[in-house]
Amino acid sequence: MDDIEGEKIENMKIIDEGLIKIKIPEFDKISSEAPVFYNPNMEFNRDISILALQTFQKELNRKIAICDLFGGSGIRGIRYKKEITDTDEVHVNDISPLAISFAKKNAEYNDVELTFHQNEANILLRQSRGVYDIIDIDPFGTPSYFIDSVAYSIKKNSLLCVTATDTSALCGTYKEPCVRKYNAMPYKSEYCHETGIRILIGFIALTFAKYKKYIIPQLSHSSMHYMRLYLKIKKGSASSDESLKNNIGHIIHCRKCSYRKSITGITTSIPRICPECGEKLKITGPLWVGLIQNKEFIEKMMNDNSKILSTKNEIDKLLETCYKESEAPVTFYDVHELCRIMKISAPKLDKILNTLIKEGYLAIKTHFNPLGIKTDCDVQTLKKIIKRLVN
Ligand SMILES: C[S@@+](CC[C@H](N)C(=O)[O-])C[C@H]1O[C@@H](n2cnc3c(N)ncnc32)[C@H](O)[C@@H]1O
Ligand SMILES: [Zn+2]
Repeated sequence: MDDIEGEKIENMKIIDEGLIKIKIPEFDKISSEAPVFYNPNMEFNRDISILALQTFQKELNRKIAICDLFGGSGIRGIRYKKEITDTDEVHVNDISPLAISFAKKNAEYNDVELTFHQNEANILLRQSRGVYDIIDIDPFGTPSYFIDSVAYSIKKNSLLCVTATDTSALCGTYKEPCVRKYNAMPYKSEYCHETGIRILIGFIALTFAKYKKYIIPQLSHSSMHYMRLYLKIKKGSASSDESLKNNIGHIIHCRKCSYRKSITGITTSIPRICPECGEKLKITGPLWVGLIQNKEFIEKMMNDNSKILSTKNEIDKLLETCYKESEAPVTFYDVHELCRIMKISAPKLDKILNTLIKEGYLAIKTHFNPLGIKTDCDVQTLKKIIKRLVN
C-alpha cells in the first residue's frame, strides 16, 4: 500500500513503458475521472514524441529544456528525461496535486531528477516566458484554451507538440464546438480528419501571429482518437505576415460531384457554386492550406528510429507514409466514396494508383485513410479512370 498526498492508495499497478517503470493506482477504465490519468494506448504517441524531440535536440545541437505541461502520472516527462540524450531540464506540470505526487514518486522510482509544478497550465506559461525549448501540450480534449498562453510564452526557435482529442469537433460531427473553440467552420467530408488537423494548425498559426511568431509544421498525424502536431516556432513580424498570406485559406467542396479545391488567402473571394455541376459548395475554414509534413525532419526521424521503442514498426509505417505525403496536394479522394457516387464497385487501390502514375499524375497513399489517394488529377478525370478500370 502506498501513501500519497495523505491518501492510502490500496491497489497500485506497475506500468512498463519505454525504458521506465511507473506506479499508478489501479483503474477499471481509461477516464479523465481516474485519480491519476494514464492511457496505455498513448504509448505510440509518447514513442513518436521521443523520436521527434530527439531529432529536434540533435538539430539544435545543445542541451534543451522541456516542459511537459499536462504531466498526469509523469510518464511522458520521465521518459523524456531518461530516453532523450542531452536534455537539460525537464519540467512536469499538472493542476492535480495527486498527479504531481505520483509524478514525483515515479521520478524517484526511475532515478531521474525533474522539476515539478502544480499549477494551472496558462498560469505556468505566463510565468515562464522564454524558458522552454520544447513545450508539450497533452490536455484532456481541446488544446484551444492554452494556445494563446503558449504563443506568449514559447521561445523562438523552439518546438511545440500538441495533442487534440476533440476530433469530433475538428472533424465537424458538430459544427458549433469547432466554431467556438477554433473559430473555423468544419465540414464532415470523407477527408475530415485532414481538414480537422488543418483547422487546428490554422488556429495555432493565427493565434501565434498576434505575438509575431509563426509555425513550420514538421510532422502532423491523425491516429486512433487523437491528432498530434510537431511545429517549429520562429519569430518575426514580416515572416509571420508572409506565413499567414501563403498558408491560411479555405477548402471548397461539392457534395454532389466530389469536386474540391483549396483557396489560399484570408480575404480572397471564395466561389460559392461548383464549376463542374452547379451545386452549392460547402466551405471549410479558415484553415492551414500549406505543408503539414516536413520531409527533412521526418527523414531524420526515420533514420533515428533505432531506439528501443515497442511501437517501432507502427512508427516506421506512419513516418514512411507521412514522408511520401509531404509534398502531396491538399485533401484526398476516398475511392469507396467516389465509387458510391458513381454507383460502381471499387477497383483495387493499387490498380488506381498505378494507372494514375502511368498517366503522369502524382498519386500517393495517405495516412489519414487506407482508402485515400492524394493526386493532382482532377476529380472528373479520376472518375473516368476508375470507371475504365471497372469495365
Ligand atoms: C491527458 S492527461 C495527460 C497525460 C500525460 N501527458 C500522459 O502522457 O500520460 C491530462 C492531464 O492534465 C491535467 N490538467 C487538466 N486541466 C489542467 C490545467 N488547466 N492545467 C494543468 N493541468 C491540467 C489533468 O490533471 C491530467 O493529469
Ligand atoms: Zn459539383
